Amino acid sequence: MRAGPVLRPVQATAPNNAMHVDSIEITKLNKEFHTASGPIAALSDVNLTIKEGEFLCLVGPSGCGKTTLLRMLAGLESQSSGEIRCGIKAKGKPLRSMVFQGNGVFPWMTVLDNAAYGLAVRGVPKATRYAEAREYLNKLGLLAFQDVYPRQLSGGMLQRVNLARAFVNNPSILLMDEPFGALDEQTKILVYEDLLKLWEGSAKTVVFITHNLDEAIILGDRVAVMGKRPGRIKDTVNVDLPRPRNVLDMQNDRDYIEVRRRIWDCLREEVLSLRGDIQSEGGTRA
Ligand SMILES: Nc1ncnc2c1ncn2[C@@H]1O[C@H](COP(=O)(O)OP(=O)(O)OP(=O)(O)O)[C@@H](O)[C@H]1O
Repeated sequence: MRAGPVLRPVQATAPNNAMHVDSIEITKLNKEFHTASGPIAALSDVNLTIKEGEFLCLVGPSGCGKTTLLRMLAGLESQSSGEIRCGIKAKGKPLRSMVFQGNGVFPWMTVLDNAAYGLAVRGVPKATRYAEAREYLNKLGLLAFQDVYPRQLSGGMLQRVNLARAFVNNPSILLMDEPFGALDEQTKILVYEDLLKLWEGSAKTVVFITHNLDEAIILGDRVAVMGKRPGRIKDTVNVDLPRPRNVLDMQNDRDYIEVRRRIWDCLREEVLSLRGDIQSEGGTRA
């Protein structure tokens, strides 16, 4: 039997005298998918606390369950067992928003309507939602494109529209699944700067999936490394590099190089082990 609501507010699960926590607490979380060819264990005994306002990056080998975990945080997937408790308050705004990989904008809407979409869904009057959307489009250098349709924009601009939409909606928690995976290296640097500019001082909690270690260190306060499937949190590494961050300069910093080495040491074993599994499965089949 599957457990009930996935992301429960702390008040709903804790007794009245329990200490309030401004965090997301994931405890003994397991997820098994039931498929026609049998059960697939996606996550096993995941334990992690994410502090309010923290920018947490999640890395791990392919198929280890990163997206599954994020979807559970978003309330899009239920757990098989274990618990996710959320003490972060929505304070009159949406609790969480999810930003997916690639181009998530609606092609039939202008840039302005895409940016204002979350507010439109929440019934915010047109004048107000347009004013708020324009403020973020301006911050992201997109105001001149407000009446343009997505097909006229580059990949980097589309991701900036995605960022505008996420921040205009103003959730307490932002869940991002490899949003910049398809961008070229030069565009990524600019989009990292845009995201950091919007996030710093916003007090939003961010959980950000990436395969790119540099991206994780440039953006994150902490990097959680997952083990191969069934995924678990193998280790977390603090990124104690000062903010605001200079995306290019920080990569020459000795601390940056040390953090990168620590994350890679942790991840390398998992990637090698996964490669061994795939090779032996191929050998079995052959
Ligand atoms: N709806 C589903 N039904 C069955 N199996 C699923 C489902 N969703 C995910 N899986 C399986 O669960 C495992 C974890 O998948 P998930 O997409 O969460 O991994 P991931 O770490 O995000 O992968 P990647 O890094 O390649 O994007 C995989 O083996 C995947 O095939």
